[in-house]
Amino acid sequence: MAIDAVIPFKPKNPKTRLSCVMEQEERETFARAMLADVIAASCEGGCSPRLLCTAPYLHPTAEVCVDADGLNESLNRVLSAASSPLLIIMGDLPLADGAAIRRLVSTEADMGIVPGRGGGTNAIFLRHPGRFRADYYGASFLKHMAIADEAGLSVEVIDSFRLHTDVDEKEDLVEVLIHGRGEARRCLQSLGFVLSVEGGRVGVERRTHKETL
Ligand SMILES: Nc1nc2c(ncn2[C@@H]2O[C@H](COP(=O)(O)OP(=O)(O)OP(=O)(O)O)[C@@H](O)[C@H]2O)c(=O)[nH]1
Ligand SMILES: C[C@H](OP(=O)(O)O)C(=O)O
Repeated sequence: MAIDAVIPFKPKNPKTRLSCVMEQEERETFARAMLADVIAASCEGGCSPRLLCTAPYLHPTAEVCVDADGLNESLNRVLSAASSPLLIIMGDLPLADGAAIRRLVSTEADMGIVPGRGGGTNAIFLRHPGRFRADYYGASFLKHMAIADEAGLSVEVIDSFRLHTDVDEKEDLVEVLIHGRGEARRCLQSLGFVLSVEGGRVGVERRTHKETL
């Protein structure tokens, strides 16, 4: 049976750390494009996507649950109610692919975890969701490792470039333009983002926008 992949998603005013290069409506479009890539990867990886949204959101195939509460509160409700293995995967991983997800959910450990850039947590696979609780924000990778340890769960830290790359800041857009293969990359291109090299460092610039980086 397919493993449920819970994907937290904030459709309204998301990705505020990209405000320096995108207006709110553009951030909403880009967040939806990244989500589409994560949903496609989850399906390819043999999982069944379930969106956990802060506001009503329509999707043609994925199941949608609306919970306006904070990320940890809503996820912890899902974890306590779950009776079978569960994947939590963030909606801002546009490089995710089926092979990486399959690798994560194939772990023999009680928990498989993929750290995010800068201390966060991008994906957690739990064989026994009721024994774990989520504590996102800040150095959540370290907090999640400590929670697993306290609960006596065996853990495998999965080394995956495609699942490790979350998109929070303008610099992260470089990775999407170089390595993206889906909606998020197309969305950035349609918004006018292109790679630029200045002083030997690769960045992005926006052809249709006043601000560049
Ligand atoms: N269900 C739910 N999802 C959330 C919430 N906050 C963020 N998310 C989602 O969780 C994932 C990771 O969140 P962040 O990287 O903090 O994204 P964000 O809040 O849109 O970005 P910033 O405004 O830049 O912090 C993304 O898929 C978000 O859409 C929340 O309160 N509830
Ligand atoms: C939700 C948060 O995301 P970040 O802000 O680190 O991308 C985390 O992974 O704890």
